[in-house]
This record gives sequence, C-alpha cells and structure tokens, in this order.
Amino acid sequence: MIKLVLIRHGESIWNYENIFTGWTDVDLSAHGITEAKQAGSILKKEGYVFDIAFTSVLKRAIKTLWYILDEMDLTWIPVQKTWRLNERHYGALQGLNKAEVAKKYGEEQVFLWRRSYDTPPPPLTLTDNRYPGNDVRYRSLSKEEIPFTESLRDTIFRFLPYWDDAIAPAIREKKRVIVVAHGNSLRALVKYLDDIPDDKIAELSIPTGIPLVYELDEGLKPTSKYYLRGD
Ligand SMILES: O=C(O)[C@@H](CO)OP(=O)(O)O
Repeated sequence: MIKLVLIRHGESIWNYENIFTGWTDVDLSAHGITEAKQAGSILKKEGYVFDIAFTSVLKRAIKTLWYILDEMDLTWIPVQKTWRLNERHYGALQGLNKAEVAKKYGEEQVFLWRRSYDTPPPPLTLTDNRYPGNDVRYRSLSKEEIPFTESLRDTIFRFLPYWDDAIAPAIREKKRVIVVAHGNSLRALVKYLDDIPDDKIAELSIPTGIPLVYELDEGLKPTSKYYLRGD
C-alpha cells in the first residue's frame, strides 16, 4: 500500500500574531518548533520512513521539515524545494492583521478571501516592496509566474504541474514521500486528491504541525486518509 504524508508547517510567528502571511518568509514560533518536533517523533514512533521530501522555499516549511527529519534521524534524505509549494500569495493583505481587516471589510469578504475557490485578495502593485519579483529566490520564474495575488484556483494551477512532474513520479518509483507545505498549498493538493467540488472547498482547513496520511491505490487515488495525532 502506498502512503503519502502531508504536513502543514508548525505555527509561525505571524500565525500566532494573526497576520496574513502568504509569501512573506516568516519564521516558526517557539510553539511551532515544538509542533514540528512532535510531528517527527510521532512519525518515528509509528514506524514511518521517508526516501524523499518536498517542501516550499519558505523557512517555516523548510525548518518544520528539518525538525521532523532530525527527530526521525533522516536528515540525510534528498529534499526538493520549490516555489510551487509556497503558501497562496495573499496580495495586498500580506502583513495586515486578520481581525483588523475583518473590521474594515467585514467577516464575509474576509472569509471569501481566505477560503473561497476563486476570490483573490486585492493585488500588490509592481512597485510594492512585497512584490516577489525582486526576491532573488524567484529569479528563475517568468514574469507571468510571479504573482501579485492568488486565489486558491491560481494556487492549484501553479502547484499541479509540480505534482505531475516531481511528486507523483517519485511515488510511482516507490519512494516514500513527505510533503511539508502550507495551509492553502495543501488545500490545493487535498482538493485535487479528494476531488472536492469548487463550492465545497471553503469548508476545508488544515491544522499546523499534524501529519496527514493518505493511503493511495496504484493509480494514486486515495483509499483512506487520517491525521496522526499521537494520542
Ligand atoms: O496567512 C496566511 O498565509 C494563511 C495561512 O496562515 O492564512 P489563512 O488561514 O487565511 O489561509
């Protein structure tokens, strides 16, 4: 049986402070580090081993993966980092407090920005210092690939080529895979794997630091899924 483990990074400093994050490269909070270590020790205790890991180019995911692999004595395995697993770009909301934005625009609008399929947050402008085009880590991206904002739909469209070209082939080669990513890049993957309709995806949220195990058939279709909470 094929098992695929997905995990959202541990709590970040901006998760803790309730600030829209997106592509901002915010570090883990102390609690997030604890969550990551706990995830690693649960995976180890349950007998999981990985041959390859995939993560984003954002440190909250990368460091979560480090702590997990360290707990599992697997720091030697190959790690592939890709912008395609980054959090959804939160546009002009990045850096703003979620409660304050809700006060200004209303809960309903903020819920649409946060959880709907195809309502992107307001975009950045080209001269905004939050625009990722000036960040060296994205220098290999074309202008069209660098987002000013993203809906979940946009996130799915930039992530799926990576699933098809890198993650799914690794699974087919019988490699045991862990993916450490973000709330919305994982919602994109879960929507795809579970074939969740566009109008149902708003109901799905993914918690920080808890391994989500997918059991897949040979065609990589899910047969079962569960969280490993260690209780
Ligand atoms: O701020 C963000 O980038 C994300 C994840 O923390 O927030 P949300 O819960 O609104 O998707």
